[in-house]
Amino acid sequence: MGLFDIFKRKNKKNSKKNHFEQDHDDKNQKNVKKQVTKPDEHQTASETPQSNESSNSNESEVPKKSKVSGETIQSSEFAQLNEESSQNSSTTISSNNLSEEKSSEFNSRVSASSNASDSSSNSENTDHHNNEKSDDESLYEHGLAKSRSSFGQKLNALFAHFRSVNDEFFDDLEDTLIESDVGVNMAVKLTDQLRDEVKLRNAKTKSDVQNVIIKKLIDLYDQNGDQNNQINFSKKGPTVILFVGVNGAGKTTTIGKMANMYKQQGKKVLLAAADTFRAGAIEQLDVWAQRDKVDIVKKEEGSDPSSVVYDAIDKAKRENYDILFVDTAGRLQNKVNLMNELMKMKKVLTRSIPDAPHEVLLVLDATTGQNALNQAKLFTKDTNVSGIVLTKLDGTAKGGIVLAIRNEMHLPVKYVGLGEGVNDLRPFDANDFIYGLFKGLFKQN
Ligand SMILES: Nc1nc2c(ncn2[C@@H]2O[C@H](COP(=O)(O)OP(=O)(O)OP(=O)(O)O)[C@@H](O)[C@H]2O)c(=O)[nH]1
Repeated sequence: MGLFDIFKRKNKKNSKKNHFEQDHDDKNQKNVKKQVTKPDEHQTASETPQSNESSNSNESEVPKKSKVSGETIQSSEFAQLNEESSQNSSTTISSNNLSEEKSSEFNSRVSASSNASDSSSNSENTDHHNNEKSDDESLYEHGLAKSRSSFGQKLNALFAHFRSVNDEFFDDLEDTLIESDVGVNMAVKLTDQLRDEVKLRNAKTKSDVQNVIIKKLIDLYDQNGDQNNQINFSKKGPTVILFVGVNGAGKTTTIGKMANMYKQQGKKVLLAAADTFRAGAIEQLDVWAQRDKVDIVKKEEGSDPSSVVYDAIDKAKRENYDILFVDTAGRLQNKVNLMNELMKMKKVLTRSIPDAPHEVLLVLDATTGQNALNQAKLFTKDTNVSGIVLTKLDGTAKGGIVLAIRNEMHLPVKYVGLGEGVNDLRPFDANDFIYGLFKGLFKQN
């Protein structure tokens, strides 16, 4: 087993431990793994086995809403944020902290899969690596197909014209990175570092340079490896997780997926429908509650969100729930109202449980690219965001946004949405992500 594999397994073990091992019941643990890693569970929520109450419900019954994410934040705010972001060049990239062995191990894994995909596009079942890989890896591969093909095509085009490592090559590389939404600051710094690295390693051939690029990208994720991307569970009493983000980002869907995941672990889960503003939001969460067979606290549309939170935390404490998920509005009359409302909800929670909320997860839509980064800046300014859920990675070619967020926001990406299905949410795993992004990327020389 190579170093990279050891590293990967270790990470996976830690990840599973922290995300799933909170539950001390071994039996339930097995159920979770089965549930989370069942192969062909790319079904949408509508295909999920239904509870009795919701057996007639299908996707069309889930209230649909505008998918135009980011519309709640006015463009002038974004313009201002954009300006701020271009002035902010605080991103730092650590020097070489990845062992040679690890990167070459990874690289040969990438090359091997490239070989396999070149020789037979339908050879998935015969690919040695595919046989071995976990379902998490499959989901990442599947979910990152658009990013991979876009990024891959661009890099392959770049290398098709490769003659030597000169300034023109690095300018083109910088453009490729910018187009992949890693952010301008990041692209410039990354290219500068690559330039130095290529010189240092005396990389001259196409494959030498490719190796350096892959290695540098892994380094970039690695340096943030100490960030806590695990859910902070309460030691005693209910764990409260507040979900914030503009409407359409995927908050309700993420709550539905996470509630299902924790329910399968045997946790007692409660949902709070505190988005009382958007028509249909309460009903949408209610449909998820029925599907997941978990309880929900809801009031009529237009009622005070904080009163919903008050009732929910009271119920959670009295009836010994393990987890309370709070859905919040993505839009109110204006941004100030939205932030004030979030603050009020947090106060209600803290009054009841001093260390609540245990997590404030900002849900961002990856398809909005750099706008997602701007939204993150806006929300973190006013609320104590503890982590990010990046949704719809499957629907975008802009997977590079993970890089930009991770490095510009200094916030951990805790979960990623890789599809609409109930099981298409995964704890963020940098190794699976990089592998998903690079599999089959470079053609063999
Ligand atoms: N492809 C894909 N679609 C997703 C993902 N997550 C959410 N969606 C879809 O995005 C749309 C909006 O998601 P919602 O969960 O309703 O968004 P929201 O943030 O709750 O929106 P508001 O309630 O208006 O604040 C829905 O159609 C979801 O099915 C994902 O990871 N992948």
